Amino acid sequence: MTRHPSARPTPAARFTSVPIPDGAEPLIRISHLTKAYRGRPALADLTLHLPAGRIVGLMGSNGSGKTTLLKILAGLLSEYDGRVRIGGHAPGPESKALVAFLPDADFLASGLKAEQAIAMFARLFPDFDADRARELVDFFGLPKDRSLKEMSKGMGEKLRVSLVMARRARVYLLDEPISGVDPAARDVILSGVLRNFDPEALMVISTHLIADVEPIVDSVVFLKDGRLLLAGDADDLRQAHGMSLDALFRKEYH
Ligand SMILES: Nc1ncnc2c1ncn2[C@@H]1O[C@H](COP(=O)(O)OP(=O)(O)OP(=O)(O)O)[C@@H](O)[C@H]1O
Repeated sequence: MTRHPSARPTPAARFTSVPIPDGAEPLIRISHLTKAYRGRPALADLTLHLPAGRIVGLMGSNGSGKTTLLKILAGLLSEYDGRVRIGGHAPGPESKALVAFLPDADFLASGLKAEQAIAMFARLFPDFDADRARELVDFFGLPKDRSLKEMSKGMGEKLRVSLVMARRARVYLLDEPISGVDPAARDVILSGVLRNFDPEALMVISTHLIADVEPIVDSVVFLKDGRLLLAGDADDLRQAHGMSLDALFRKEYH
């Protein structure tokens, strides 16, 4: 039987999962995850397994479901269909102890200075390393005498990154860590994110600034309208398509 040329899978269709090393258990297992807001789907039948030791770029156009997915993984949204496991745990207190989440929105009181925010994180999270946070605050050159409301947007983001990355977590979920800051600050923030990053941990970074995160991600998940558009190893994708992830994103979302 001859196949019609149009029935052949497109190169993108071959990339439907992030490779899991032989014998390894996925750290995150998502099966048939569906989430709707008042009947309107934000995630639709999403199945995805992510291993430890990877930096995964979670990419998609506005409204594709990135924040919704990260909130479910962080244990902040509990009403959904399907199955989610993080280190074997359903989202809840046990999984939250493994997960450091950097939300898209402000999560710190605006009156806090760096040292006060560090003290607060130390009280909240047993896996928080205050020295590591101070080292990051110094690396970013943040002023110690200014509260968040006296800092620029970029400075505030650097402080939030310092706090979240100073947790000794197994999973880091960063929602748009570089949106709203200038290109030079984006590179500095990403250097801070990678500083002391445990290579055994899993990091998921959501963004639509693909070119900025492309150098640091080793796996990619593209979401479109709440569905998995493609997923795979970053080098394999670049090689198969003969283009950068940034160019691939523009092509797929055109
Ligand atoms: N609290 C909410 N109530 C109703 N609808 C929501 C809510 N949060 C998100 N949505 C809808 O769910 C869909 C997915 O939104 P989500 O924020 O997850 O996308 P995103 O990929 O993170 O987008 P962006 O890149 O713009 O941040 C969108 O259609 C959005 O309008």
